[in-house]
Amino acid sequence: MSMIAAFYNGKSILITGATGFMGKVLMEKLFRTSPDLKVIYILVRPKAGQTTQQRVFQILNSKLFEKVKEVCPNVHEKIRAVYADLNQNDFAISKEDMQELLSCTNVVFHCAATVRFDDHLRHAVQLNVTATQQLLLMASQMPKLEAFIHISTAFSNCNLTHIDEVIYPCPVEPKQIIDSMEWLDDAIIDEITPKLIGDRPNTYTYTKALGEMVVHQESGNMNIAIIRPSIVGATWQEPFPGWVDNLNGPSGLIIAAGKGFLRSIRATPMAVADLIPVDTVVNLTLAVGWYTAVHRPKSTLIYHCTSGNLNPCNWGKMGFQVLATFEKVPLERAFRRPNADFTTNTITSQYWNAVSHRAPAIIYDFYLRLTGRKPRMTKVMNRLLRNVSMLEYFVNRSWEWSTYNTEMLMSELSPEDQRVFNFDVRQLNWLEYIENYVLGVKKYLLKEDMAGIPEAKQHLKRLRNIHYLFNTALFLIAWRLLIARSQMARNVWFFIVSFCYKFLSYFRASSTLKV
Ligand SMILES: CCCCCCCCCCCCCCCCCCCCCCCCCC(=O)SCCNC(=O)CCNC(=O)[C@H](O)C(C)(C)COP(=O)(O)OP(=O)(O)OC[C@H]1O[C@@H](n2cnc3c(N)ncnc32)[C@H](O)[C@@H]1OP(=O)(O)O
Ligand SMILES: NC(=O)C1=CN([C@@H]2O[C@H](COP(=O)(O)OP(=O)(O)OC[C@H]3O[C@@H](n4cnc5c(N)ncnc54)[C@H](OP(=O)(O)O)[C@@H]3O)[C@@H](O)[C@H]2O)C=CC1
Repeated sequence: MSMIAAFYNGKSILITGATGFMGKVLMEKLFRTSPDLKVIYILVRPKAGQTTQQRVFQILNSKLFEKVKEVCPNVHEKIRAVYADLNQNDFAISKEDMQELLSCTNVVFHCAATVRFDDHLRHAVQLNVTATQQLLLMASQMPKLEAFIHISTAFSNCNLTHIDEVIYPCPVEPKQIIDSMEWLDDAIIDEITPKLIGDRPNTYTYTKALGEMVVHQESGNMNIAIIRPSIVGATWQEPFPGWVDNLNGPSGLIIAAGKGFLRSIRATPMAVADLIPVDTVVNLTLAVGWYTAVHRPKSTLIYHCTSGNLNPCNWGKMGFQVLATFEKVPLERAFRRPNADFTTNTITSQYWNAVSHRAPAIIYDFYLRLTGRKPRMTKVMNRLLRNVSMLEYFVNRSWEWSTYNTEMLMSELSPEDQRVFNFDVRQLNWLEYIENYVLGVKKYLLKEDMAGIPEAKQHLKRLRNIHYLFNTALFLIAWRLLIARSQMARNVWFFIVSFCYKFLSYFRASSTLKV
């Protein structure tokens, strides 16, 4: 029997961010491997017109939870959705709910965060720093607490190139930042944001670093661990390969490339693509929860959940495999044929943005206008280019993360636990993983039917013909204009025509002779 699975049986577990990408996979694995756990409390807010209960119902009835229902038929009874908003004081949790959480919780997994790169500093601080502080305060009042696991990011110190499993101090104390957010107005915050984030690229990585410092400072005598995953991608194996349900990280770009919107990206093909499957992150997280509770390390341990130093893949290989998969399994109703490329130079990147992104969008909008429809492609393209520009920082650099703690933990697991909670990325076959990722994007994210593949291929053929026709027409128009203006072009044209004429006459004469 797996020791980790046995540990969670009978436990009351609190998860924040359970409605997010990682949180859902974490819950799924917990229910599947430890069906006798007592209860999972999840802090949920109503969203998009859905109550907290409706949101939970939707998650439990999704494809991701199909296997869980076989192993744990009473899963609905074991999940307790607690109304909470992490942006508010005491998370707006009712007194009764708070009492129950404080008195019953054994293990806390803190996954909630704002992962938007362009979030306003005030909001990013509120969620990634202040809420973490409040949750720690809550945790410190839990008499039965055995472990508190905080999910951070491997990029919290992306201003460094070699990153160890330690906490790096920030120049300004988190408490000072939290305090200042209370009285500074938005305009001043906007002004000081670049100075505060320094050589980090965005408010996300900065506030995640502050969050880690808060965890370090407020740990008291709790058993705490921090996990730093790199770029979290679709599932590798569990509950099935390729599951993904949001556009973050590479997923949005994979779609943009598959639909033919994205034709070029400023990226370094040889830079390490430090992707990590979400099920690998979850397996490590559960193993860390067990280890922290049972072995009670003296200090807060940090675990890097990265792939680069154990099994590196680069963006070139990844991009190539993404496009190769779209050859076999195209997306439906593509705008253009998937044919993206990497550029490393800013000027060529701007050139391709003008020629391959903006120009086709303008032409398409012109066509929409002509046919009496509302133009929209320029807007879509501008948004895409803005999003791509925010990701560029991460695809033009490589980082080295040390993984001593993660490897130490691996060696502490029994063979059974190493199998059930596998987080050894050395076993990952990248080409197979990326192919499944692309298929997963098509099936689970875009909800496209595999039966539509022949039609999608037919559509791509039509797009290819339109492309050839368009290029030929463009060439003829350009040539015609050139002939009208340049004597040299006229001479070349005369030479070509007379050459063709002579060749045809010769051909006709020789065939007549044979007869
Ligand atoms: C040799 C051959 C070569 C071939 C070459 C081939 C090449 C081709 C192959 C291509 C692949 C290979 C290259 C891959 C490179 C990958 C790089 C990845 C680096 C990632 C690094 C991450 C490192 C850090 C890791 C971490 O630690 S953090 C986790 C990662 N964090 C992020 O990844 C957030 C980023 N994003 C944002 O920060 C915001 O997205 C923002 C960007 C501000 C936009 O913001 P905005 O423009 O406002 O657009 P949205 O609000 O996003 O929404 C717009 C609409 O989509 C909707 N929608 C937004 N979201 C979601 C969601 N979830 N789920 C569902 N829907 C959503 C929303 O409803 C709205 O719909 P609508 O309302 O319009 O109807
Ligand atoms: N995805 C990635 O590539 C990586 C993620 N990480 C870290 O992993 C963790 C999980 O990320 P991921 O699952 O991808 O992120 P998601 O954006 O998918 O999920 C974020 C979760 O936080 C919740 N949340 C946000 N704001 C609030 C709020 N005010 N009150 C209550 N809940 C809130 C969201 O709830 P709701 O559904 O209501 O919005 C959601 O459940 C984060 O800490 C992130 O920093 C680290 C490295 C990479």
